Amino acid sequence: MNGRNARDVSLEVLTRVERKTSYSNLELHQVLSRSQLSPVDRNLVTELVYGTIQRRNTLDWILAPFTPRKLELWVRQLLRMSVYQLKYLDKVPARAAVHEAVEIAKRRGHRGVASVVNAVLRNVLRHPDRLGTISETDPVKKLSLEYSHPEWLVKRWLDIWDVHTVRAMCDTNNRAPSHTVRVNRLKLSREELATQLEAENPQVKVRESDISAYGLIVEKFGNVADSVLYREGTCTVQDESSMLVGEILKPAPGSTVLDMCAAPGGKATHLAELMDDEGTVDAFDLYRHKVELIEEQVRRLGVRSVRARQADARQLPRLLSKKYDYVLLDAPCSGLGVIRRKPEIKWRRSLEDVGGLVALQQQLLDAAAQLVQPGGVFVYSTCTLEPKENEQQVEWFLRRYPAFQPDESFVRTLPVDVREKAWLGSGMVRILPQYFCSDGFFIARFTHMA
Ligand SMILES: C[S@@+](CC[C@H](N)C(=O)[O-])C[C@H]1O[C@@H](n2cnc3c(N)ncnc32)[C@H](O)[C@@H]1O
Repeated sequence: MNGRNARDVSLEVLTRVERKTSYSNLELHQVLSRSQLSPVDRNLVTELVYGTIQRRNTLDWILAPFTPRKLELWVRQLLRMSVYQLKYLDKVPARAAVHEAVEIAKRRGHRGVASVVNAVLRNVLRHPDRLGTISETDPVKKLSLEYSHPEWLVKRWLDIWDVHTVRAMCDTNNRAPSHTVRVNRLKLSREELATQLEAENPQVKVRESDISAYGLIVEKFGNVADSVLYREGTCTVQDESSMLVGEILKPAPGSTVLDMCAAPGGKATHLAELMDDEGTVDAFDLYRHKVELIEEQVRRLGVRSVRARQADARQLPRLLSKKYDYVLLDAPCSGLGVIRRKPEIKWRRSLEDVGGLVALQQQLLDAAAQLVQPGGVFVYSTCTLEPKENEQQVEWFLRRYPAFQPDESFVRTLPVDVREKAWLGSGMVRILPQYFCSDGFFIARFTHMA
């Protein structure tokens, strides 16, 4: 298949993500898995989809003076995708990008639409100042347009961090995420997995993670989840920062563990592996279809200690007649640490959402406090960077539940790189995406004083 088909497929994914407010990674996977595109075209589709979503406000800013206000959704997406190529992709000649866009418009619409697309894109090309440096002088607007993040988010981050930190964070959020896997240490060692991954594909380059003793960064493999090694349960696709959550909870073999919000099971299965699959991990999630995802991972990895069940975790103190040695609350959150993987998050979230999530997290924290055994351990984690969902929740929890103390014992077990680069508070660690080019994560560990 040629480049033109890759652009048709990209437009289909972009339109679906926008229309259904679904996640780009899921739509992309679904569309690519039933397409016949070559590896080169698949890479182009991935680049166009992520790039167009990532750069949305900057692309709209470039297009604004030349675009009619009312446009069908697919036409707007086509214009954004084309301007993305004009501004960000050196390898695509401008003429080709415009020509392809007009051809797609002819195939999908009628002559009128094609001539609008043609006129808008030619106008953009006639104004290279619009495609070049952003001329805004207001610092928030400038950062927002240069690094394609919403103004409210840039403003919020500038309230918390200095401008260099915010710029580095926004820049990292626009980079392609690395492919990382966690070894299933019940089946093989990290070194053995690295050797086998390289043997399955001679082009592949494997590096050990600086964050987690179980992580490997895999380059040039394509989709690891399509490999034989993955199907055989030797590894799990998981971000490096996320692996740290299990390592910080570190349940002892034979203990009882509760994972309150567990789907799709990345951390629940890690906990089982860390316990040598001895003991129990009760893994709950609110949604039935998500519980099935946990069950799928449990089967694939061959772990026996995880029991996946459906429940609203806020009701668990009423539903369960027991307490646990270890409890994990990997809470639903605003996800502002995983913008690299899900770029649409930054356009869909607002400060108001954060308020709603804080209330839900507090209800879940209330439940967690009742489920930890005296002397037990509790870990609270999120993949967001918002203090209201992180440090301020920890303060709230400690004020409300004096039986819990921040537990710093894990700090000395962290890899040196993490200790040096990450922010460490009392019993807390926060990783910003730019430190290791990994997901942004917040993890806090508490002990219940017996
Ligand atoms: C951050 S994700 C968990 C990721 C998971 N720990 C992993 O590592 O694979 C949060 C999960 O919380 C679930 N959730 C949201 N509200 C919940 C509730 N009230 N009770 C239980 N689960 C809930 C969501 O369905 C989602 O799967």
